[in-house]
Amino acid sequence: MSSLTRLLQEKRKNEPASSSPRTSADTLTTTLESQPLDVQSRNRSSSHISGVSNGSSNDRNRTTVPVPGSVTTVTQIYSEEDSSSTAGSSLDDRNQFSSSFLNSNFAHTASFYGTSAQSKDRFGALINDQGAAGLSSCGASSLAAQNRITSRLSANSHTSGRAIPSLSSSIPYSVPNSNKDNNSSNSNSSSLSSSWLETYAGGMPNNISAIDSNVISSPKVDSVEPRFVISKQKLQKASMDSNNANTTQSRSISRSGSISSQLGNFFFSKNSKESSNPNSAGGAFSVNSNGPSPNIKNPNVTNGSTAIPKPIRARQSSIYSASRQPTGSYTDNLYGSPSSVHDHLPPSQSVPRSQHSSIGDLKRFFKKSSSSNLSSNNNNVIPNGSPLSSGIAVPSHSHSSSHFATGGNSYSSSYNGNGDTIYSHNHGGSGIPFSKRYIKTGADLGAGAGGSVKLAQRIADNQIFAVKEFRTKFENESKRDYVKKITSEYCIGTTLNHANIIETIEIVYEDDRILQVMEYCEYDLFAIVMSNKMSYEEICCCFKQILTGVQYLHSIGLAHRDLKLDNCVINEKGVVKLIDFGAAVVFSYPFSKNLVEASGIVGSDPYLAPEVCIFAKYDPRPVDIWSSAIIFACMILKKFPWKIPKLRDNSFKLFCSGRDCDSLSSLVTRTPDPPSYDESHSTEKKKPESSSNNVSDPNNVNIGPQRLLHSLPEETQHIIERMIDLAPACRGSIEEIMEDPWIRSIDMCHLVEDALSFKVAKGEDHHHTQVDQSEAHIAGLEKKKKKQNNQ
Ligand SMILES: Nc1ncnc2c1ncn2[C@@H]1O[C@H](COP(=O)(O)OP(=O)(O)OP(=O)(O)O)[C@@H](O)[C@H]1O
Repeated sequence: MSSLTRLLQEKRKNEPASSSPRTSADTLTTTLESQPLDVQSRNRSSSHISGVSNGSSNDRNRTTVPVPGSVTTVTQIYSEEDSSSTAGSSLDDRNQFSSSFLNSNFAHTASFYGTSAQSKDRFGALINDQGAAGLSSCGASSLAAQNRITSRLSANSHTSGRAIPSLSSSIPYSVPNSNKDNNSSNSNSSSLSSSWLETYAGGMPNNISAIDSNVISSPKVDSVEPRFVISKQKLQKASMDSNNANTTQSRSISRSGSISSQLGNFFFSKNSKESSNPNSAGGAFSVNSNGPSPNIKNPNVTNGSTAIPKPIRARQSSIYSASRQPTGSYTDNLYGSPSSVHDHLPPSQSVPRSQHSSIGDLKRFFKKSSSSNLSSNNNNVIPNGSPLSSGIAVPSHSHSSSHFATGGNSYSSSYNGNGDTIYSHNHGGSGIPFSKRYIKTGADLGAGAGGSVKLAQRIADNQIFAVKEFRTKFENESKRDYVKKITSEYCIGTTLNHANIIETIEIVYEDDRILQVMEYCEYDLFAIVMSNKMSYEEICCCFKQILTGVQYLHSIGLAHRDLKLDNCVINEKGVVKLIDFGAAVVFSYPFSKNLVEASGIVGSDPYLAPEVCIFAKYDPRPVDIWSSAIIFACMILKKFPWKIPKLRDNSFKLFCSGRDCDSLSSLVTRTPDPPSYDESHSTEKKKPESSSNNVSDPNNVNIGPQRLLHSLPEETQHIIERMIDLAPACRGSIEEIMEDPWIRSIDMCHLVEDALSFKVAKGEDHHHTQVDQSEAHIAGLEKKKKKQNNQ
């Protein structure tokens, strides 16, 4: 995909300077780029930074960053591979550093699918590898005193006009455990860095690196039994039938609670008897007794109830690990019905959990949700604004969708994100094959670790949809793990109901293919950003929409974990939607105040929060917050601030430097300071007075948080700083962020109810950039490039 990178670079070069109006973002980018790269000072600082001790084996893994003057030393424990990478990134040798810097840029969403060998890069973006010298004050600590843990109701007037109660807001951010296992994690991560950049980096300027994602063409499915065509409507009908059979039991009338289990039943033919039993919802999934986890540190989280046991190791519990386990590593005799165990336990009681925590989490999450739904929902129609979990009402007018079934067919009404309400007759439940209901139109939209996405038109009403064809199972991946990945993505996709989240219409298994039908958005946000035509106000609108989507997710106890530009699409009305829930996790269950920590290095390198690379378990909410801030920085700068949040990355190392702590571990495990009586004074930070490149100059903006912040518009710096606090426990929560005066002031495009439908109320201070459809999606850009090469 380096070809795409080059394409974008060439495109930029060829663009006349006057071709696009200079926006605020342009100005900022230029400001950053036009700063002279002071090679001398870089080399000078390199001699300070390269203090890597290669003596004893203990020392070898410990990198010290001595900086003169008041700049503090930052250390990080490295794995063997990190150690060598760090040595390679020494600024003693500028060329060596550059090469290492470039080589380690890889966005490895796919890492949790174990596909590095097949991975290809995605398109290019730029990394600011400016040399740094000097220092700045440790800005985050003074803000840490703010107590953002307080429970709040969000009142997003743009989206809903009504408060979205936050289930999760009562759970404070956790302080990650110290990383006992980080060596293996890091090693594993590093081992996945076999990157196309190694091949192509030589052709790129030193200060440029590319976003390296993974594209996998979907091979033929040959190992999943072709037993069904699944649609939401069909599943819902099954749920309703089940409900009618026994109205006294709270079972799956909602599409959420039943979907996971029924999909499991569809997939696991072995278990057909069991799964046909309506009481064995979710019979396909296993429970392992791992014992309770000792790892929840926060007393507020564990107080009053037994903690839910956590997966043993990061890589054994996440979707990431699922695909990396050798076939058969999870025993097939676990096809029991864990939900039947959960059914009889009070929410606070300890429940042995499977190593496959993700799907287990999801099942419990959805099951509880469905029970909630059922109580208020006996007419077989899921009302708008139905409670999804714990009495939380999904804002009915933020994303309306209702489904009901009659006879063999099902119907749905939904808004399509374009401001129109769609009343459609869905044929999914009637058994008509997918290929008879949809036709492929136009080009492919894109591909990633999870599969490829194509455009399709529904024959019945000519509506256009995006259809994701899931990748096939890897050889070393068990069927169960493979199905888990798909069901979790589907369960989440079909449950979420918000204007800024992509809507999943149905999932189909046909001709050995698994297809997810989604609403279609005309543009990739990445393509829009790379067009370099976005105004500052437009960027702010997109940012706030992303945050609004995250706020919704967090309010219902879910975290995305793979937020990045690539996973944001935008329709022609300017509505941004989050896609790709393949890495999403439940962090909170209805009626529970326990935090369920996430595990595994999941996400894409430049967007990864540092704790993900350090700790075996972490709170996934601040991870989303961090990634959202990186997205904002990328939109403004058209660059990544760093390629990976590890100290072997010089840009990140400089960002971590100049603070009041002596190691990255200390920085990341910091807890919020108690509120001070003169908090208002303590939050006022001294701004750097100059932009000196002198390494010992305390006003140097190239060290510490200012390294990134000074490139961003001033009014954004305060909240972005809160979002990129190295310590997740000190990072701003989504509720705090949404309350920020700057965020509140953003004139965001949003949906408003208009009689029976929805329309987009556009922000008045901007319009949304549109690009030619040939360049709107990654696949189109690739195709264009190939064509140009062939000419
Ligand atoms: N609903 C949609 N509308 C328009 N384009 C879409 C839609 N869904 C996906 N795409 C395009 O397809 C690409 C791949 O989609 P997606 O991220 O879901 O796949 P993936 O295999 O899970 O990717 P990843 O490697 O990030 O895990 C996206 O980057 C986007 O370009």
